[in-house]
Amino acid sequence: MHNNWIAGEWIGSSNVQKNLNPSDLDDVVGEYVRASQADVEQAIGAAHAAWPAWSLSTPQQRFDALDQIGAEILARKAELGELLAREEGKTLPEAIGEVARAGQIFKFFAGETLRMTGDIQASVRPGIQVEVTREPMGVVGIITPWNFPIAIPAWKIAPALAYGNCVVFKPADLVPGSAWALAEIISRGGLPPGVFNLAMGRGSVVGAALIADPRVTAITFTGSVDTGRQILQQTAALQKKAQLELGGKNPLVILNDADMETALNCTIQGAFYSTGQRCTASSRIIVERGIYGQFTQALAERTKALRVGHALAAETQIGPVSDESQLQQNLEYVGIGKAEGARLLCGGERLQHPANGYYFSPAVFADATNDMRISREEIFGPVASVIPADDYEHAVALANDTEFGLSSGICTQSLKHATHFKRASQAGMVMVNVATAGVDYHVPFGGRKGSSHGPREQGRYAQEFFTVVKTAYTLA
Ligand SMILES: NC(=O)C1=CN([C@@H]2O[C@H](COP(=O)(O)OP(=O)(O)OC[C@H]3O[C@@H](n4cnc5c(N)ncnc54)[C@H](OP(=O)(O)O)[C@@H]3O)[C@@H](O)[C@H]2O)C=CC1
Ligand SMILES: O=C(O)CCC(=O)C(=O)O
Repeated sequence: MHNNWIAGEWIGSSNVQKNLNPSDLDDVVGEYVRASQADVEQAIGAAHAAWPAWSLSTPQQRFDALDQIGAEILARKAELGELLAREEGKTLPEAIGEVARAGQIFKFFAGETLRMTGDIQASVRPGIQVEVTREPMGVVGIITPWNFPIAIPAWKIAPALAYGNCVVFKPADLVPGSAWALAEIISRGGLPPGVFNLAMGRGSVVGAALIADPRVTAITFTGSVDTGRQILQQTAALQKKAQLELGGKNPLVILNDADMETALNCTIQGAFYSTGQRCTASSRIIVERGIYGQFTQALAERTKALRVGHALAAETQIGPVSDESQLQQNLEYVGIGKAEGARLLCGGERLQHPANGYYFSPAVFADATNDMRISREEIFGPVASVIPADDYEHAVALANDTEFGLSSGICTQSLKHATHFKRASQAGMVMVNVATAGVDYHVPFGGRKGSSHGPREQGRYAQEFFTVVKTAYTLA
């Protein structure tokens, strides 16, 4: 049994869920408790009580804890990667890569504890000195999704602790295994009791309690647009700081002069790897007409050749879908795309497999238009719409014509167009001849328009959310 970590102790519950492997539903990854309302209140109380002392901890104390946590994650990346692949369904190399990223994130934010700076400015009044510094905020509620079960928790927990906050962490109910393993490592990191708490359980119970409790100063959330918007309304009413990372409908523009191999690799990698279950996935492939026929044919051939299978099998390139509801969502959108008149070139079907899992063949829709639902709504699966564009200007207009703005990409050999696109794209992250998904861990992550709310995550820009600014005046 895997319990919650609250106030420096492992706390059990009779409410237990079985964590199932989406590659093979007969494989039970483990049993994990679900926190009650009272458990969450205890976790928040412990974090609130621990904060005054923790907010005054030295950078060295925080460095040592985060560095040790990062080192252990990195040392155990193969074992933790296997656990992640079993519970979430991404392939083993992808899962090990995600675990390594989590370890590197803890190491990065260990370093950030030593790099905190402030400003000293002259006052406009004589004899006064002005200092501008950053301070921790208090108790941070962290609510995470299922698609990156260790990296997303890492990039929220590590900066929260690095900048002197206390944490109550609520992972996605679908994937508690990696979250529990991370919490177990953190529990041995030398943090005082209450500084870090794990409250596994349902969003409707644990998430809702974190949002409502006045002792929680800030909420950082990654997940669906609907839940995110609901959280934004609730936190706004309570004047809580909120950071939201939501959906994407990310465009990849392919111009006539693109290197075909690069364009195909970026498309396959961005649209289908990690089973398309990434908010940065390329779901709109906008192709200039001069190469449209050649590109779509080659894309269909490459897509059909992708090996869909058990996440732990060495030959697998595309793992299963995360659960039944996500699989049904993918199938529903395939039906919508067909009904809207897009041409299904391949895939889009539930696959039979010797293991009892959620297997789905990656789908390519050609001749899609940008106003179809399959081109406007986040499907969150391996389904790509290919949309023809008349020229570069038309492609940019299509790319920006979306309610989202997380990542975008262009494949071209033209420096002029690449340079223009980097400026013209209304997205938080822009890629040139690089897939829209799969980002570095030490630079800002986040989007524009409906994709994000609040300051950026990751890199040193993370301090904007996890700290509060103080201005002090001293008469010299
Ligand atoms: N942008 C992204 O990275 C992601 C986007 N999605 C999108 O969302 C769709 C649905 O996925 P789903 O997992 O249901 O996403 P949700 O937004 O429902 O879940 C994300 C997290 O929020 C929690 N949560 C749910 N409801 C509340 C609430 N009322 N208050 C506080 N916390 C809450 C969830 O808990 P619980 O686990 O108990 O539901 C989970 O931890 C996907 O198909 C995809 O389109 C999903 C994952 C990531
Ligand atoms: O593409 C990536 O590296 C990150 C994607 C991500 O954060 C997400 O899908 O939630």
